Amino acid sequence: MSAALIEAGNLTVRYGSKAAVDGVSFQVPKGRVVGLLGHNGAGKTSLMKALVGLSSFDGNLSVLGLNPLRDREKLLEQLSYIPDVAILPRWARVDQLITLMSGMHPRFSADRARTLLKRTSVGPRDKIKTLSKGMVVQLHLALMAAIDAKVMILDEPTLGLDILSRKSFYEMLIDEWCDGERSVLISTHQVEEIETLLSDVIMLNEGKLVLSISLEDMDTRFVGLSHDPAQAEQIASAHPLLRYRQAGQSAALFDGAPPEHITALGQRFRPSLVDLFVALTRAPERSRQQA
Ligand SMILES: Nc1ncnc2c1ncn2[C@@H]1O[C@H](COP(=O)(O)OP(=O)(O)OP(=O)(O)O)[C@@H](O)[C@H]1O
Repeated sequence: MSAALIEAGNLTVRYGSKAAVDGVSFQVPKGRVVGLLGHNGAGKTSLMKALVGLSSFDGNLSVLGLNPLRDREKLLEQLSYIPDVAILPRWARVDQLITLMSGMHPRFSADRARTLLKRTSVGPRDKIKTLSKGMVVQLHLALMAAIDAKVMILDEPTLGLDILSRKSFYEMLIDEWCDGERSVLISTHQVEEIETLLSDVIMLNEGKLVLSISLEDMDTRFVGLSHDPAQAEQIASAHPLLRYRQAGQSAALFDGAPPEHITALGQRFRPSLVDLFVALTRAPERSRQQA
C-alpha cells in the first residue's frame, strides 16, 4: 500500500458530457486535516462521492490502497463519511441508533460513541426528532468518530449551524478523532473559520484543481505586499494574482516572492487563506475592489 491514504491521479467525474471534476491529482498522507474548498458547483461533493465509491470516475483513485468502486464494501469498513445530505432516522432514539450501528459496522464501538456523546447535549434516551439541527450534527459526528477508521470524509458538515455549534463540532473532531495517523477531508464554505484547523488545503474551481498545498508551504510560497496606492501601477507590472484592500491599505498577493525592487515598495505580510481562495477562484467579473 502507498504511504498516502488517498491518492488521485487525473481523476475525472462526469455527468453526461459535463466534467464536474476535471483531471484532478492530489495526495492525502496520514495525519492530515485537509480542507476542500471551492465555490458552489466547483465539484467538491462529486469528488467526495468518488472517494467513497458513490460515483464512477475516470483516472486513478486509491483510498486506503483500495479502488472505491471495486472495493467499496471493504473500504467502508475503514472510512467514515458524512454526506452533505446526511439524515438520521427520525423515529429512533439515540441508544437505539447506537445498537443499530453496533450490529451494522464491524469497527464501531458503542462505548466510544457513548463517551463521545457525553461531550454534547444529546442524551442516550433522546428521540432524534426532538433534537435541534446542531444536536443532530453532533450526534452524527459522535457516531462516525466511534468507528475505528483511517479516513473521515465530511461534506459541509456544519452547514446551517450557529457559530457555537460549529466550534464544538470541530473541537470534538480534532480532540477525539484526529490522532496523527488518521486523516480527515472537510469541504466547507467557511474558509476563514476553518483555516486554523487545517494542515492542508485543496482548492477546486469549476472542476479543476487550482491548489493542493500544506498550510506550511502556503506560507512560504505566497506573499502579500501592502503598499501606498501611488505605487499601484508599479506593483501591477509585477503581475500579482490579486490586488485588493487589506486593513484600509492597498495590497497585492503574489505567487512567489516578487522582484526585490517591487518588494521594496511595500510591506510584506502573510496572506490569509481567504485572500488566496479569492485570488485563485474568482471569476474576473467578480474580482474584489481593485487597489
Ligand atoms: N447528479 C448530477 N447530475 C448532473 N449534474 C450534476 C449532478 N451532481 C452535480 N452536478 C453538477 O456538477 C457540478 C459540481 O457539483 P457539486 O455538487 O460536485 O459541486 P459542489 O462544489 O459540491 O457545490 P456546492 O458547494 O454548491 O455543494 C455542478 O455543475 C452540478 O450542477
